[in-house]
Amino acid sequence: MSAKVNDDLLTERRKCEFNVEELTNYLDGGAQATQNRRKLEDKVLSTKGLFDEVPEEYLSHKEKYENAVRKAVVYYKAMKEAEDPNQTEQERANATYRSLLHAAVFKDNSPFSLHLAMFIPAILGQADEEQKKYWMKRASKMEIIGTYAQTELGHGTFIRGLETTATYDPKTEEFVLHSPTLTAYKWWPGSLAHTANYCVVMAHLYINGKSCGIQPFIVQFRDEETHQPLPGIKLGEIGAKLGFNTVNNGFLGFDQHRIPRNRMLMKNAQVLKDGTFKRSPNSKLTYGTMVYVRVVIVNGMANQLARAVTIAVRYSAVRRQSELKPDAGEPQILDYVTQQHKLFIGIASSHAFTLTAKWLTRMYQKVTADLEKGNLDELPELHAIACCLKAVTTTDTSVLVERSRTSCGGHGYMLSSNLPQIYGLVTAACTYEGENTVLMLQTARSLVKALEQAQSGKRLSPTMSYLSEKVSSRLKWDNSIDGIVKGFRRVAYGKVESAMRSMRKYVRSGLGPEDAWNMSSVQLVAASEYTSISEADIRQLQDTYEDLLGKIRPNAVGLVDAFDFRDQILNSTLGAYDGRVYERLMEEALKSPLNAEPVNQSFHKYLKPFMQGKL
Ligand SMILES: CCCCCCC/C=C/C(=O)SCCNC(=O)CCNC(=O)[C@H](O)C(C)(C)COP(=O)(O)OP(=O)(O)OC[C@H]1O[C@@H](n2cnc3c(N)ncnc32)[C@H](O)[C@@H]1OP(=O)(O)O
Ligand SMILES: Cc1cc2nc3c(=O)[nH]c(=O)nc-3n(C[C@H](O)[C@H](O)[C@H](O)COP(=O)(O)OP(=O)(O)OC[C@H]3O[C@@H](n4cnc5c(N)ncnc54)[C@H](O)[C@@H]3O)c2cc1C
Repeated sequence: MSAKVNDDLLTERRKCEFNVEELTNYLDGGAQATQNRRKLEDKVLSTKGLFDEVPEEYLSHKEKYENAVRKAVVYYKAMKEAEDPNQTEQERANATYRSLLHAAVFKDNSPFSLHLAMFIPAILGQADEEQKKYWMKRASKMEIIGTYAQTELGHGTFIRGLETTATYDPKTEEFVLHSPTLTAYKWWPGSLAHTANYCVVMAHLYINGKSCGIQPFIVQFRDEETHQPLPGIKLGEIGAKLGFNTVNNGFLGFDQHRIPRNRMLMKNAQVLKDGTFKRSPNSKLTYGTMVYVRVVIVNGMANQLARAVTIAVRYSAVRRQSELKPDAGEPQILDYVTQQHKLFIGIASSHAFTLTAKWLTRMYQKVTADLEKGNLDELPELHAIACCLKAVTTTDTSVLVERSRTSCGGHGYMLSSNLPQIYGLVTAACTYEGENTVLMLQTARSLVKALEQAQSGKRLSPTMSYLSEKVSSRLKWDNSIDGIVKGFRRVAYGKVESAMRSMRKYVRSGLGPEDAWNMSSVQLVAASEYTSISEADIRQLQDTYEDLLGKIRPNAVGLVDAFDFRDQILNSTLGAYDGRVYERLMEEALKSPLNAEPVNQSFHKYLKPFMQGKL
């Protein structure tokens, strides 16, 4: 018999003014997609061996990893077996697009995540047809496990500064991979330490002493039978982190390690047997895997944020605290307008990021199709937009997940709430796949170029077209959606123009263009992300905003129920559908090994002699 649902949550669900299932269907992309997703979740989550007897947080670093590998194998097989052969690839993708199924199994991500998130996309995007055929067969069957090894101990952002060398030897038709310094060691790649046996390595190619830029190489680094590191390979785990502690991030050093010529992924650039180098049509095509992952990250943020606000809103409907009016009893904390302010923006932002992710994915698919036909025209715009949206969504999600955590008081600080772990996952995305400031400056670079083109009368791409609408600064705008959008476009224009004016001022003062750029970079980042509105309108908007909070309040629980996350996926004592938070907090607390005995051995070993002055 299922446990009794908390009365306050029952009341909230009765108050809801819209059809929750309809919103769930919309988010999934239709009723059939919802059904497919639920069916997949039913199948996979009923698999034995997927869940932890002892909560992960009570395991050692090593035990956590070993347990995660155990689960990764079970989970991967369960996902494969759950695949519906009658579904198209697109239907399968839709069924997992919103599902955070893996989150039910891995609180801190899977040791297989890089294989699926980057190793396979790198092969698809960087290998020529023959290479793709061979490596995709092995990788998709998990005959090999791979990762993406680009970052080094000494370089992450500045890819052109990577030190790992790949020197072509025409006599043996091999590349010699080498880490000339400690800072050249690959450092960070997930699964690298003990899980994977292959990786795509980004290395500096040299032929006859001449630099041919950063190129991708597929490299085996562990024996497929014994899993021993191959000769000339130094491997290890980089240590405990804020999160991602079961992703097995590692380091790898090469000592004159030889690989055959056909291990350079040659879709874009090629090296012929005699060492002739055939350049890529655009050297930045090598960076294509990063653009893809930045696009994927936007959708990931929407889902993780939805998970966090689901936990916090349900808890806020159950938790009663303080006194809003004398003798009126303790109110639900969700009735405090400050609590609504903290949480409802998270609900809205998750929906905004979901819609943005869909738009960006369509743009990515179009540009990628164009690239296949040799049309690179829209690659710069895709790069700029992907940088901006990855940076903005990861920054905002980190802020809003942390706000969800702190809005749950002390219980939000418990690992059993799962809010700290969700924060650990999303805040990492502010750094990986391009640190956010660096990416915002990439967008700013495109904005400045676009404004210069607009000022010389050239047509701009759709996403930059607001820079050619030199809207009058006396623009009157109202509180309509159209009015607000017009206001934001006006402000965004002003930010870019101001940054550009600042750079020109520095150049006139005698600074070189690079120093002028650096001096204006705070404004440039603001121009890429920041929009603010003038004082007079804030009051008007503020009234509208507070009025809106009141309208959302009766629907808050319905809105998070519509995200349709199962309890196993929320993995939270505070966010379960039934709202039995106190019973769950106690159940989880009692799983602590420290509760196995009333008196811990440290009393007899240390405390007692200490308190009796014998230590
Ligand atoms: C969701 C799944 C879970 C994932 C788990 C975590 C996995 C994490 C993996 C990683 O972190 S992999 C490593 C990621 N590393 C990075 O993202 C590095 C970031 N750095 C860069 O992207 C580049 O170095 C830079 C910041 C773009 C600077 O490079 P560079 O100095 O060479 O370029 P610029 O001189 O600034 O620009 C030159 C020119 O090139 C254009 N451009 C740059 N990057 C791209 C690109 N990716 N695609 C297309 N075009 C690009 C840039 O716009 C400039 O164009 P112009 O203005 O000169 O026309
Ligand atoms: C959880 C996690 C997983 C990761 N997984 C992988 C992986 O699987 N494979 C992989 O290859 N890498 C991986 N990375 C590495 C990641 O890509 C790098 O950390 C990232 O690119 C930043 O590089 P860095 O750490 O060397 O910082 P740096 O590049 O040294 O930057 C440090 C700081 O300097 C400032 N800065 C740097 N350059 C500029 C600039 N041009 N303008 C202004 N400010 C600047 C920024 O404030 C930046 O935060 C992972 C990282 C994390 C945190």
